[in-house]
Amino acid sequence: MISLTNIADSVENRGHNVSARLAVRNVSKHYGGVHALKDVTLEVNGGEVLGLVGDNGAGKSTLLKILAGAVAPSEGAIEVDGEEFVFTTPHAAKEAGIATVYQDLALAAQQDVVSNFFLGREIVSKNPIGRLFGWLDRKEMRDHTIKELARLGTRIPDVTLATRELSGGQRQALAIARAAAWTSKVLLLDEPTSALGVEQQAQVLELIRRVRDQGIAVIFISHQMQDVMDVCDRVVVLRLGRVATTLGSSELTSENLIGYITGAKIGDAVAPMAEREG
Ligand SMILES: Nc1ncnc2c1ncn2[C@@H]1O[C@H](COP(=O)(O)OP(=O)(O)OP(=O)(O)O)[C@@H](O)[C@H]1O
Repeated sequence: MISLTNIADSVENRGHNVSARLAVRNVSKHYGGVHALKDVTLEVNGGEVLGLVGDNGAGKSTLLKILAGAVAPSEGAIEVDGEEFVFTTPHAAKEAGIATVYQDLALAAQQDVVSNFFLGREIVSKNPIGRLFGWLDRKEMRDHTIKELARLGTRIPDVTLATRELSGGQRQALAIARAAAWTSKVLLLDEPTSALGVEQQAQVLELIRRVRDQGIAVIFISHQMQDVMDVCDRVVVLRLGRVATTLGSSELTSENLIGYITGAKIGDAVAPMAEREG
């Protein structure tokens, strides 16, 4: 008979954190002779912001694309709530509960906030004639958008504005709130605070904390070290495609971050290109 203790032991022996919302297991990616990622393993829990940092070319975007289903790994797998996946399409990643906000935000500039919030998920009118003609239930969509944006504390004054009329920070906030509204599991954010003013940066960081506090696992890719220190609970540093270290909240200093990003802390500050190839 298998007891609960045996099960707990076997889980512990595998070295896996059973509560991880998202786990990356031994993922590698080769582009010809270039090793963009080498045996990357990491985990992020629900209700946690995990920073992903690294120098240019460290492999951050490649990992993001693998998690988002845009690129297939050469080796390894992804787990969401303990279920193993190898995504071959963005649709498959979304179905598994992983939402991604890329730097371009994917908002329709001419359409208003409500239409963008519901892009691809529009609510059709319940009235039989409206349903026949495929009319949208604009009122329900508007009410829902206002409610969701307010719940996340998003400062968008008027949901009838076209998104081209919003500030950069408001557009970023809309894209994050939209992604968070349609997932309860994992949110991937690619440089969400770059190119924003100081106040807008602070508002976007606050929004990320609120999304985290809903229990969503957030991965935050950034080159902005202050933002990383402000919002992340833990940080994984990638260097030359490998995990150089994972820093806990008490270790999040700019000296540590820069030391691991440049390699100074691990004694390979001048890493030869040959290490990346072959
Ligand atoms: N489609 C591709 N074909 C060939 N090599 C690629 C491809 N995509 C990425 N690479 C290589 O993989 C490595 C990792 O690139 P990646 O874009 O993931 O890094 P990054 O950490 O996101 O960098 P940055 O901060 O500059 O965006 C680099 O050496 C890059 O040149």
